[in-house]
Amino acid sequence: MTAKTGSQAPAIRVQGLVKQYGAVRAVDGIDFEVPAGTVTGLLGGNGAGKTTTIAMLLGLVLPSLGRIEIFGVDAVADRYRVLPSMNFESPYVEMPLRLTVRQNLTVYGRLYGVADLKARIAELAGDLELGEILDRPTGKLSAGQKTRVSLAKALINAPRILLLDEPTASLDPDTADWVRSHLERYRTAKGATILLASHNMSEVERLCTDVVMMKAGRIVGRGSPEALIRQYGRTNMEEVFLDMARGRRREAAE
Ligand SMILES: Nc1ncnc2c1ncn2[C@@H]1O[C@H](COP(=O)(O)OP(=O)(O)OP(=O)(O)O)[C@@H](O)[C@H]1O
Repeated sequence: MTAKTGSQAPAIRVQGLVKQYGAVRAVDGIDFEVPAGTVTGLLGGNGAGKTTTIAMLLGLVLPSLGRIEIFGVDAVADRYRVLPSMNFESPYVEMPLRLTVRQNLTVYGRLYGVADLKARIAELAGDLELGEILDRPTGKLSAGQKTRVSLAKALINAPRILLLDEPTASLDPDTADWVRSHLERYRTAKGATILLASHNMSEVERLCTDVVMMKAGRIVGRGSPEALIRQYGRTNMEEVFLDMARGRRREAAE
């Protein structure tokens, strides 16, 4: 077998991926690819296996079976080779609350070995409007401010692959829109690849070129939002999601 590596390979390739927790098969043999420079949505109801999949991609959870490649490199065997090119954001993962924003960004920047960290933090503070909160404790910020800080943390190493777990959950529509615009700008400017777990279907329609739908640990649908909407004979992804979640599968229109 001739595995593609480097720029020819997909940013993410998952083959036969399984995660078993005791009697629970959280991820049940999934295969998908995310082409470099695209945004893929990872959708599914609560407990579908999205977070477990992202945790395996990040090397936080070991797969029970299967293979993960990041730009053609075996991410399980060669974790420390692939992790510097990745980062992650989720509102459900708190940073140390007593540290100031600057201290947190410094800690994460050192973990990633970011060169000229002061300049990188200043650049992110400008981009993400963090100037006034850089020296405040992270635990004293509003949800919107915390989101901007966790985006800064996620971008500290200028990742080629960004994994996002519900990045706009609990944000007001204006702040959520700001976050989406920032993600789009980052992707366009850097050619970055984004895998986005989201329950917000208008967000998915706006950002995603492709969608992977999961249910009970398996992939039950995949394609561009437009293709899935057409295939299901629906007018938007919200309706497609409900059809898939409730098992109302339509055959593709021939
Ligand atoms: N550490 C764990 N130990 C045991 N079971 C787990 C563990 N983590 C997840 N699970 C189970 O695996 C399944 C998938 O969970 P996961 O968190 O990946 O789903 P999800 O799609 O991210 O859901 P949500 O949208 O609610 O965040 C669930 O049944 C969950 O209870």
